[in-house]
Amino acid sequence: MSPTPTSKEIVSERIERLGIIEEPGTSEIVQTTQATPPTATRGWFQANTTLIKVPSHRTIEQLGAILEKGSTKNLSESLRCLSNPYHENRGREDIVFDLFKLNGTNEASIGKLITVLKGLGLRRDDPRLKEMMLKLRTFTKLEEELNHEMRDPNHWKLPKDQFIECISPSTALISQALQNNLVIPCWPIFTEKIKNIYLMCKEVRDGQCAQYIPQLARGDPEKFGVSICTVDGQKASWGDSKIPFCVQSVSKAFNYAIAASELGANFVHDYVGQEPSGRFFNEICLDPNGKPHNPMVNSGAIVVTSMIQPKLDTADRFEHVLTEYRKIAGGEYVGFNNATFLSERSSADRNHAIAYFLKENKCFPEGVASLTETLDFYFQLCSLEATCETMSVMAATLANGGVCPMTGERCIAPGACRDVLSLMYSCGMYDASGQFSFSVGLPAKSGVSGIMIVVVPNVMGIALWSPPLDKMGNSSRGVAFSKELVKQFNFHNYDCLLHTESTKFDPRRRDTRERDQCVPVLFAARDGDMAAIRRLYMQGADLSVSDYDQRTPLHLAACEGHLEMVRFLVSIAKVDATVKDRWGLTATDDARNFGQITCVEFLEAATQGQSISRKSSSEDFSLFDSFNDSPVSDPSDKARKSHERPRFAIDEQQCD
Ligand SMILES: NC(=O)CC[C@H](N)C(=O)O
Repeated sequence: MSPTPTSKEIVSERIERLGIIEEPGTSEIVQTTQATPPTATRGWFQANTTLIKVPSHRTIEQLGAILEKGSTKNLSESLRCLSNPYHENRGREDIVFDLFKLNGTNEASIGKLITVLKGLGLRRDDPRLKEMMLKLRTFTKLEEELNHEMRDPNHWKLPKDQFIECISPSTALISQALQNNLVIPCWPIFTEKIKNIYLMCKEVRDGQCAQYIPQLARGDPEKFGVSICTVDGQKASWGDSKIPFCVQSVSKAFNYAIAASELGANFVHDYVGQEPSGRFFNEICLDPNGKPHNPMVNSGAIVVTSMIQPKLDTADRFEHVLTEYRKIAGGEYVGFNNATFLSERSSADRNHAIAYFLKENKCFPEGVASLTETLDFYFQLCSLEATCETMSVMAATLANGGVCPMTGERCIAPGACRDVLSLMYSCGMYDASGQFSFSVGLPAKSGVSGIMIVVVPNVMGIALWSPPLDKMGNSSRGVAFSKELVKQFNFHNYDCLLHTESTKFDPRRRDTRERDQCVPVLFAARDGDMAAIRRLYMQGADLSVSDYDQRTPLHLAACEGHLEMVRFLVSIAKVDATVKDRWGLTATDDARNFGQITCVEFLEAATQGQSISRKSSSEDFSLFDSFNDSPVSDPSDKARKSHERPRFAIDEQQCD
């Protein structure tokens, strides 16, 4: 067994490793060329109410390439300012204008801005960019009449005042996108992988179109469309993503969400269970309590449908649900296929039998008079028409906790959203639900038209449409796509386990994880908890992070007088001792203000330009070694040893 590495070896390994930093937003590791560990130049800044990450080197390179900006230095500075605007009286609009400014002019290329946004997944028809596009059209129309070349977006350039007027309604989104701070930062890499999965699954030939509804029996088995929409509104599509189809049983999920939002889940579940049925979706059966097993099978869905706005007449009930669907879809196409409605209604003996069985067992709420009306309403909702583009936004609204990512509108109540995802997870794929949740591990809902939606909570919604169904009534290509998706990406519900050996690609933005590390680092520094700070350091945590007041671990350790911690942060973790908080104070200022003399002396020495070179870091190694021996004496240690924390009092000199 190899001997336990000495602290010197650990640190040297750590320092060597520090030469390798994980580029946030990609799973690729980028070897830096720095001889010494990265300094604390990529701190955290607070803008508005969220911590915004300073763009990674990868982002700057990507954006620099798109912008054809030679020097990425000022690009980096511009992007950093974007996360901390109004710093030098330059608003975000000014910074964006500078990023796209045409050299030697007072104009900027808004065409290039649109191109960059598209490369990050934000389309021109994004409702959040609508005002910008309308203003742009106004401005360019004038130009267009002058010369036809203005038809090409890449020629769309505007003077500063018009550029700023154009982008100001969407500056927050543009700023977030340019900082690569959307939920899937490396959009091109991610969508390339999705396209390859699409092409792979297009070759799947299993299954047959549904035969019991004549209109569906005529479906084209070759059709296959895929659309994705993230919770930040990033969108991409492949194949037959714009061809309309009937939503069929996918409507069960949204009808339940609407009913539970309007009536409360408790009321709904007084009449419908929450258990998988283990039967085919249109079996005539009830659970042991005499209720339909769940809202995702026909019996449960017919009862749920009967609960939606029962006091309205049929036209207004339909209109109400259509409006709700269109809200959830962020304005994407939702129509109605009358031919399918008539075709289904004329071949619905099984559903009529289910309805009479439900009535016989008193499964409907009070006041449900007409079974015909109820069934017609159910068939109408099954015959609502949509495309993959539509369904991906509806699925993304579920992924986003009930708020539509394209409009920011709250469409489904939070509790109802949680409940519908739970039921999709356990019952959404009919009698294949257990196998699907085992192998894919994501909430999903299928329909006999070949539509299937898959929800990756807090990340995205996916719509898959291909008419051939497997023997469980689910789209064969849709199921194959879902299995391959979670084979490549760590989206499975339990891929998030700590200490997993998964080597899957994680396309998500990193900041939540780094932000989670920020808090323990700050508390460890404040408490002088050397064991914790060492552990975090060896786990790769960035000890130069700062909170929303730009307070760093060094500030906190200096205030508390934890000399050992201060020395570790400066000498080993190489944090920048000159970083100022929002009030312009450095750690040295804090130590002085709180009378931590030993810390003042050390920090003055450290920040008087005494370079902490690698040679002296061997002294640091000894310093680090000393961390393992008796720690350097630290006045606050006495207080800590006596289990009494050193009190903070500006008016009381605590340090002798
Ligand atoms: N699984 C499905 O999509 C079934 C829906 C269809 N309208 C029916 O009631 O049978």
